[in-house]
Amino acid sequence: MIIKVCGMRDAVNIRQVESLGIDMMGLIFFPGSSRYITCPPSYLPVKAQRVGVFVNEDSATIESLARAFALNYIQLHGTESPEYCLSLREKGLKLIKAFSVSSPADLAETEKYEGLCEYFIFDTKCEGHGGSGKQFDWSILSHYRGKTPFLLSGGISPESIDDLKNFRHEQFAGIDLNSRFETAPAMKNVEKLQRFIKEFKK
Ligand SMILES: O=C(O)c1ccccc1N[C@@H]1O[C@H](COP(=O)(O)O)[C@@H](O)[C@H]1O
Repeated sequence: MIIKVCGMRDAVNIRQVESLGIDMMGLIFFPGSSRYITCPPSYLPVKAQRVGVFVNEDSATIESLARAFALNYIQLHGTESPEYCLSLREKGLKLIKAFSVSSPADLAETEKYEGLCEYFIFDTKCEGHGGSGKQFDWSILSHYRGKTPFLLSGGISPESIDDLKNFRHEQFAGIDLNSRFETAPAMKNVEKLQRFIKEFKK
């Protein structure tokens, strides 16, 4: 199972969290986020894959930041169209497309993105674009019949362990952890993450 920790910014915290053996680390390039990162910290992950999170950003900015931060994946967390995804893919970028979920109808949207993304992320529908800290009803995902593997996201916390252990889906590829492990925006509680990851991997 893939473990992604998102919304990192501080070099020391990045190094500590990476040492927990996670697979992906997210950096948020959305100015509206309290986790917004503007310049490269003195340490960036080398073992965990670097994921840049963007919300309805233009392609020149995405390309430029992908180069500057040596990003492995581009996470699109807005209303980016399949055509836009294709254009980024044709530039050699690997994509993760996020979808806000509150009902089975939201999953129908994913069909247009099949074959364009390495992964989907299913997140809680909220006022903003992400980082709500709220879990959605994962049973809705039984309506997802696509072939693209997905990461489960939205308010995952230590209290989610039992739900995670009971969650089954053929395309379930991993989890995305963010605000419920923070001591302050973009600062993760390393001990809390460590305990959770140990329990999750059991
Ligand atoms: O975290 C943010 O500030 C954020 C802002 C804009 C788009 C995405 C954002 N984060 C993503 O939100 C989900 C869920 O986070 P949470 O666990 O509910 O806090 C996660 O995929 C982040 O990548």
